[in-house]
Amino acid sequence: MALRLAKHWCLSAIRSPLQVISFPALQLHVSGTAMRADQKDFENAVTRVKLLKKDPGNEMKLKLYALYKQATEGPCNVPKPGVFNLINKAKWDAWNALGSLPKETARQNYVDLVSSLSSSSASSSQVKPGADKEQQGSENLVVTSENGITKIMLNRPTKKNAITTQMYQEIILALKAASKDDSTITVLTGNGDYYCSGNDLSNFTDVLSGEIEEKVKSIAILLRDFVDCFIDFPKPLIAVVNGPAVGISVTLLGLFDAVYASDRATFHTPFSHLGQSPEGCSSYIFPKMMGPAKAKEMLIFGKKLTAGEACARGLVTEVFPDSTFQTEVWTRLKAYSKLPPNAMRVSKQIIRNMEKEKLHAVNAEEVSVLQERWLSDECINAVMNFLSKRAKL
Ligand SMILES: CCCCC/C=C/CC(=O)SCCNC(=O)CCNC(=O)[C@H](O)C(C)(C)COP(=O)(O)OP(=O)(O)OC[C@H]1O[C@@H](n2cnc3c(N)ncnc32)[C@H](O)[C@@H]1OP(=O)(O)O
Repeated sequence: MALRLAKHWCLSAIRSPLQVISFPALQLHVSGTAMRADQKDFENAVTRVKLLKKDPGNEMKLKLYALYKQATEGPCNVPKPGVFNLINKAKWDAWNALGSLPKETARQNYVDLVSSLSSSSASSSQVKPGADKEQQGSENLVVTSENGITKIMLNRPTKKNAITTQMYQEIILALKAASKDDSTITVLTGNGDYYCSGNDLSNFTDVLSGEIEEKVKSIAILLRDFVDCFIDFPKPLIAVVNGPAVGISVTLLGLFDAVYASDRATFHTPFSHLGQSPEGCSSYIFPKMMGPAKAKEMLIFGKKLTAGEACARGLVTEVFPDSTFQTEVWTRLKAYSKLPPNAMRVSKQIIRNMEKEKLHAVNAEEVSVLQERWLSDECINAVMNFLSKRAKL
């Protein structure tokens, strides 16, 4: 079975130096340890390591791997791999060499090491507090902050703004920065004719033979962290849906405080077609928002909604004609950005706090179900069909 899956998923796998030894994944949630709250620096370092622009080289990656394992699991306690299992043996040797180094020290060393690497390979999406018309970000994610509004724009128009793993990470960082900057409201939008075509289906293709489960686990953790950021985002968060929206870009809308859509936009969650299942807390929010019958029509049967239909179901706040969409929406947003920020935050908080715990639990459950889906034949075949251009939505 494992071999068969490996064959499927490895279609376009190229052994780049970065892939030879994969970065230690964000395994904090999956391992079920209750380390989240008091290990923020460590968690941030684990995220930052994935954003390094320059490959730090295998020697450095082995050091990071060893410190990560020591910090999360303690001294090496697994059998030594055979001599022919070169990569795993190198990893084992690096971990084992740390002997009985205490977990706390390993954690600190890991954070220090990542800081030293990050300073020469700065992460991309941070907006400085107080910045006026500050523009940061990578090519695929443009973050600007002006007149009290931080705008996070998906900028991959030729790929319909499909979200790559790098973009998930950058959006996490952009949201974290926006939650602390001096803007009043935060906006997510897309560049080009699409708002977003959902998860970039090639996120699933760079899996190395024998590492499928590890890769799927790290994607699951990334997804969970990503959705957590939306659940916890403290300021008003507004979606400016400039065109069609697919998959995760639709489900997440339930976590926004306002959704403004062009009348050109459509809303499509083809999870069954893709052998997948709902995420973004939509399995909980959608039935509450539009009633179970309408929610199931979208989430189980993949019915695509027009903007008007989405508005009637409560998913969209207001629909604007495409010809005046940008002008009308941004005029509205500029006015909102002048409202007292603390009052808006407190109002959001009081509404969100009623549900926060539940939302985190739903997110965890959805991700755990998805993790199994991603390994299913139904999902593998659907993704393969898309990538080999045999199918489209
Ligand atoms: C951390 C990971 C978390 C995972 C979370 C899971 C989320 C679930 C989802 O989001 S499910 C939704 C996934 N999305 C899709 O299935 C959409 C697939 N795309 C399409 O069906 C079509 O491209 C379209 C209907 C969106 C647009 O069709 P159109 O004919 O107008 O345009 P093209 O097909 O020619 O697209 C232009 C190029 O963009 C590439 N592309 C579009 N969407 C994606 C995508 N989601 N992933 C990867 N690539 C995408 C498309 O392949 C074209 O590329 P090319 O020009 O190189 O051929």
